[in-house]
Amino acid sequence: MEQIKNDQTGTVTVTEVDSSSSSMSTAMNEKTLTRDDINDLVTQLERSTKRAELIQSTEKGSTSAKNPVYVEWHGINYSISTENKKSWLNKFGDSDSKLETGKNVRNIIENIHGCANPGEVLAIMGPSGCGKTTLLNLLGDRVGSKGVQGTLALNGHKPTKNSKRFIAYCTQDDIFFPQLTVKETLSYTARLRLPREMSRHDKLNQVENTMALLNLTKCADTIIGDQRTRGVSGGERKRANIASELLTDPSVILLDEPTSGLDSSLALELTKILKEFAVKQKKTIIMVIHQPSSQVFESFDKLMLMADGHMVYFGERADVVNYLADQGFKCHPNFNPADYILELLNDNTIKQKLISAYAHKVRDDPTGKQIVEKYSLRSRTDNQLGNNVLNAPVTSERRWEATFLQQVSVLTERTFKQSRKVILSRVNLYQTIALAIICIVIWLQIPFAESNISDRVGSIFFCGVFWSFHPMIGAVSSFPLDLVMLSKERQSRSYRLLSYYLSKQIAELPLVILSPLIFTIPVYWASNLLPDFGRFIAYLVVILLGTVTSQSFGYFFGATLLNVQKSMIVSMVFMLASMLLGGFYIKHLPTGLNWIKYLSFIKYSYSLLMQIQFDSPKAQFRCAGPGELPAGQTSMCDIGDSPMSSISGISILNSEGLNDLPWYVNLIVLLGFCIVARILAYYSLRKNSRRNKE
Ligand SMILES: Nc1ncnc2c1ncn2[C@@H]1O[C@H](COP(=O)(O)OP(=O)(O)OP(=O)(O)O)[C@@H](O)[C@H]1O
Repeated sequence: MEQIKNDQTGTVTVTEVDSSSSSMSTAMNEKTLTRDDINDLVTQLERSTKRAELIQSTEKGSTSAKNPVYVEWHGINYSISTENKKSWLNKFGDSDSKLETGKNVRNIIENIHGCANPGEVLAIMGPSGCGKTTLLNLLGDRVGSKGVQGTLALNGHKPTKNSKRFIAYCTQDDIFFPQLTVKETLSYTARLRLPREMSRHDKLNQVENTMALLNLTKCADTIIGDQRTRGVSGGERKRANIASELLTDPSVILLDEPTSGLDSSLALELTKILKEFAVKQKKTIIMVIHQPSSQVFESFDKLMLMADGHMVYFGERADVVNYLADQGFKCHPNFNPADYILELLNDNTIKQKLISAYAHKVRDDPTGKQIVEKYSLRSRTDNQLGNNVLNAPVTSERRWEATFLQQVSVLTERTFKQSRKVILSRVNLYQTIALAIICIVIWLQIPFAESNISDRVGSIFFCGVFWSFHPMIGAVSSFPLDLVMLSKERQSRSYRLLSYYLSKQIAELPLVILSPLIFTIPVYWASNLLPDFGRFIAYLVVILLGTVTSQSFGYFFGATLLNVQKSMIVSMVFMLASMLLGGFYIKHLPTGLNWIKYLSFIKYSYSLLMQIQFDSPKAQFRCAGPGELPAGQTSMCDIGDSPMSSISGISILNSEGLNDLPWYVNLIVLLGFCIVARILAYYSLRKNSRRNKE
C-alpha cells in the first residue's frame, strides 16, 4: 500500500507501507519519485480500485462465498499402462480397473498430498513433465478411476458427480468454438452455467463485468478464431478462457498455467484478480504455474513443489526459501525464488536430494495426512469460516443449472451461430450456384420425347445422389470436431448429452437444406421436369429427405468413430455402395443377391423421385422418329402389336425396375433410415462419451 505526499516544491514523497505485516509500525521505506512514477502509481491505484469494484459487482448472485470448499488429498498415486497395443485375445478378462504393478506400468505421480483452503491461492510448481497437470486433472476429477489410488476430499467428503458444479477447471489449451465472438462465448456459458434463479439480464451483466475485469471489453465482438481464421490474440484467448470459468461462480478454481502467453504486467494483474477473488469471495484457487515473476510468486499463499512425480515441498509459500536453505540451498536475496527453485529442480543431483529430503521429512506420515492437517483451515479453531461451513457436503440437488428446455434453446442458438458460418460459407454458396448453372445449361428444357428419356432419368439420378453425398461429408466431421468442447463442457456439468444432440439436429437442419433448396428450385423448372406444382413440391421434399437421411448417416459414422479421417473413408465407401445399388447403374444383380439393393437408402429416394416424375398421366413421351435413337436401339413404340404415338411414364418406370415398391413404402423406409440412423448416432455418442470418462 502506498501513501503519497506532495510538498510545496513539487517533490513527491511516496511511503511504501508493508501491508502484509500485522503492525503498521513495521518497515517503511521512503523514496523520492518523479512525476512519471507518480502517474504510474496513480494509474495502478485507479486500476486496483476499478478491479475491486468489478469484483464486488460480480458478487451479486454469487453463491461461492456461502459455499467455501476446502480441498485435501493424500496418498495420491497415478500410474498408466505403457503397453501400446494388446492383441484382441489378450483383452479378454481385462476388466480390472486397477493396474497391477509390473513392468508395463509407469508411475506418473507417487504419494502426493496437499490441501487448499478457501480464501487462499495454492501454486503447484515444478519442471516440465513432473506431473503437475496430471495432479490438477486428478483434483478436477478429469482422469477416471483407472490407475488412481489415494484420497481426495472436499470439505472432508468424497466428491460426488454433482460436486463438479462447484469446481471450475481452466485447461492449458484454450478450447472454444472459433466462429463465436468473445461476448457470445461468455454469454452462452453464463446462460448455461449460472444459477437458473438469476435473470438473463443479471447473467449478461455478469458477463460484462467479467469481461471488464479481465480487460476483454475491447475484443468483446471479435471472433475467437483458429489457425485458419484470425481472431483474438493468444493472450486475449487465454483471458477469455479464464473469464469463462470465473464467470460460473465456482467455489474451487483449478488453473493450468493461466499466465502462459501473457506479458508480465498482465500476468501480475491476473494473479491479483485471482487473489482478490479468493479473499473476497472465499474461493479456493489451485494453479499450476511455470515461471512466475517475483511479484506473482509473492501473491501465493501456499506452495507445492514437485519433481519427477514426487513431492519436494508443501507448505507456506513464505517458508520455502528457509526450507531450501535448511537443505543447503540458500537463495540470494536479490534472486527471484521461483527462478531459483526451478534451477534447483532442473539439476538431477539436487532434485534427487530434495525428493529424498522430503520423503525423509514425512517418513512417519507416509500418506501425508498429518502434514495436510497442519496446513488445513478446517483443523484450526480460529478459522473465520466456522467448521460447520467447512464440513458441509459439496453437492447440489441439481445436476444442471439450466433446465432441459433452456439447455436445448441456448445450445441450438450457439450451434446455429457456429455452424452457419461453416455450412453456409461463401465457398459452399458459390459451389451450389455454379453447379446449378452447369445443370441448367446441360439439361435445359429436356423434351418429353423417347430419345431424351435417358437424359431426364440421368438428371433425376444426379440431383438425388448429389444432395445425398454433400451433407454426409459435412456431418461426419460434426461430432469429432465438437468432441473436445463437448467433453470439457460435460465434465463441468453444463448440459445433458441429449440437449446437445437435439440442439445439433435442430440448428443444423435449416442450414443443411438451404443449399439443395437453392439448387433444386431453378434446376427443376429449367430442365423441364413434370410441369405440375404438386409434383414439384413432392420432388423437392424427397430431395430434402434424401439430404437429411444422408446427414443422419454422416452423424452416425462421426459419432461412432469419432475420427474425421476414418469416418470420411467409411462414409465414402458406404455412399458409393449405396449409389451403385441405387437402381441407376445396376438393374440386374446376381442371383440370390437381389435383396442387397434394399439396403441402399439411395434406392428409395431415387425410386420415389422417379415415381413422382413418371407415374402420372401427364408423363407422356413422344415416340422417337427415324434416326432419333442411337444406332441399334429399338424404339419402345415398335415393340407391341399396335402402333403407339407416345410412351407412358409408368411403362418406363417398370422397365427401369423402380416400381417394385409402392411410393408410400419407399417414403416410409427412407424416413425410417433417417430416424434410425439418428437414434443410433445418439447411442454411439453416449457410449463413446461414457468410455471417454473412464
Ligand atoms: N495418459 C498418459 N499417457 C502417457 N503419458 C502420460 C499420460 N499422462 C501423463 N503422462 C506423462 O506423465 C508425465 C507428467 O505429465 P504432466 O502433463 O502432468 O506434466 P506437467 O508437469 O504438467 O508438464 P508441463 O509443465 O510440461 O505441462 C509426462 O511425462 C507425461 O508424458
